[in-house]
Amino acid sequence: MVINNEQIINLGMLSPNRPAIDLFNTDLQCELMFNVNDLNVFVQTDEPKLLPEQKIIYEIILHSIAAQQGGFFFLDAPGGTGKTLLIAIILAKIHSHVVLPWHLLRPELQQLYWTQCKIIVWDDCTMAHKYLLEALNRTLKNLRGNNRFFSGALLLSPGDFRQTLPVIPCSTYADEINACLKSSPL
Ligand SMILES: Nc1ncnc2c1ncn2[C@@H]1O[C@H](COP(=O)(O)OP(=O)(O)OP(=O)(O)O)[C@@H](O)[C@H]1O
Repeated sequence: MVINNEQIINLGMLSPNRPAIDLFNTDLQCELMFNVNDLNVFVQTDEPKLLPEQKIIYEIILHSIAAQQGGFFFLDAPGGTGKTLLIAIILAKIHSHVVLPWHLLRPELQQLYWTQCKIIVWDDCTMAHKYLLEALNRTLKNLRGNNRFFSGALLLSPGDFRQTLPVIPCSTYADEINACLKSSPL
């Protein structure tokens, strides 16, 4: 039995004795239930719309994914310049070609999802506290048992430092800048 995709036994409550194989992470399930035909149509319709600068980034990122190079791509551009659209086309292109095996949905194997994922998109990472990205970097290294940057996964982060920075209640401007990704060793 789960609450908010967490087994209730992990929340300190009694749980019926059922095999964990019955448990599904519904968030993860929703993420993976995409229609490959729809995605193909989306790519065919919107890929030709990409402007030259978008196209260059698109090609570089797809090439890096195909080559399994990993790395950290940060798309810094003002609001409304097409970052979200570009990411949507990249994700549609990847998902329309790579169908994740369903056994990865089994809870006891979800760690595999993190150990095998090739690309992580963190939208508007400029609003996130730098510790979140640093924690992701450390967690991936621990899970995958290697010391590469984000453990070899490709991190794609669109963002705009001209927009809202991390919100810290009762803080000063200096606190916000200190929490910002620009102050991180990453
Ligand atoms: N090459 C393009 N051709 C046609 N429309 C585009 C193109 N690039 C972006 N757009 C459109 O411009 C609008 C703004 O784009 P988008 O939301 O991707 O910007 P953004 O950089 O992510 O903005 P924000 O930083 O505010 O999230 C959207 O309606 C999107 O469909």
